[in-house]
Amino acid sequence: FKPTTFAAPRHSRSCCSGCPICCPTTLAAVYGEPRPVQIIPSVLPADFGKLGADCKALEDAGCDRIQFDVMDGNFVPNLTFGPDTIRWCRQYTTLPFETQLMVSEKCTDAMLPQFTEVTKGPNGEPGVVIVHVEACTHLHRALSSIRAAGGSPSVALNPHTPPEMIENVLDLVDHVLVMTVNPGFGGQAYIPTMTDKIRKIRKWIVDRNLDVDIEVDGGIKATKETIGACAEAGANCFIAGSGLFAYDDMAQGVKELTALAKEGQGLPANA
Ligand SMILES: O=C(CO)[C@@H](O)[C@H](O)COP(=O)(O)O
Repeated sequence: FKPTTFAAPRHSRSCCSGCPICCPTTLAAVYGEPRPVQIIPSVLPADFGKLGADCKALEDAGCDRIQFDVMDGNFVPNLTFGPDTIRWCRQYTTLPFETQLMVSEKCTDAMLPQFTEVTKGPNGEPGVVIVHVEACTHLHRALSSIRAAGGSPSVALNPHTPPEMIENVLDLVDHVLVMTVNPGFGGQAYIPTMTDKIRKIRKWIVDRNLDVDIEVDGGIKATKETIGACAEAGANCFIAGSGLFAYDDMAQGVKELTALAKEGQGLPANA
């Protein structure tokens, strides 16, 4: 008896064999229904001499939230700003804020309350505060303290960090940020191997019926290969710095990024 060899199922959207990798209906069963697309610009490429005005321009362009990249020249080679800069920007926009703490453990431990406070909304609504798993020996305690201080806790992973490092704190966070570049600078190239990490985290979230968004940050442009691939893998929050500031009309940039993200989710652009 000579066993017949079978071709591996075609892992493409058009596959209709119900294989658990790519069949649209099976995908939804495995990775859940798509979550709302959110376009979240990083202020890293902004003009720091008029950061408040640039925040207002991002609100006018239709962005969902604004990310402040806090860097201390220790956890990452670059150096940006502290909590007071974020506090001053609050008077220029009512958009929700998000603070990514790319800082040492000493800075995280010492300044988490201040960053949580200045990231809040205009009426004290919880702001998203992102700590890096690599900078938190006591990550469970750090995330719990953000929630206790009235913030929305989120955890970030650098490209080399396995997703298992955050598997046991998924119940504490509202977002997981998968870095798709090595943190520190804008304008870098997207790292495509991160989509498997996104997919793995998304399946945990769905299997445990958790209300958690997946964010991606770094090299995100209005292309199928970046925002489209991340959306298809299960991300729904997209941090775009140079990819959005490159547009003369940033409202057009938000539209194009959103359309490609929805296409990646298998939805029509106007859904
Ligand atoms: O956070 C970082 C680097 O630490 C950057 O990823 C910016 O947040 C976005 O930069 P672009 O890659 O979108 O220009």
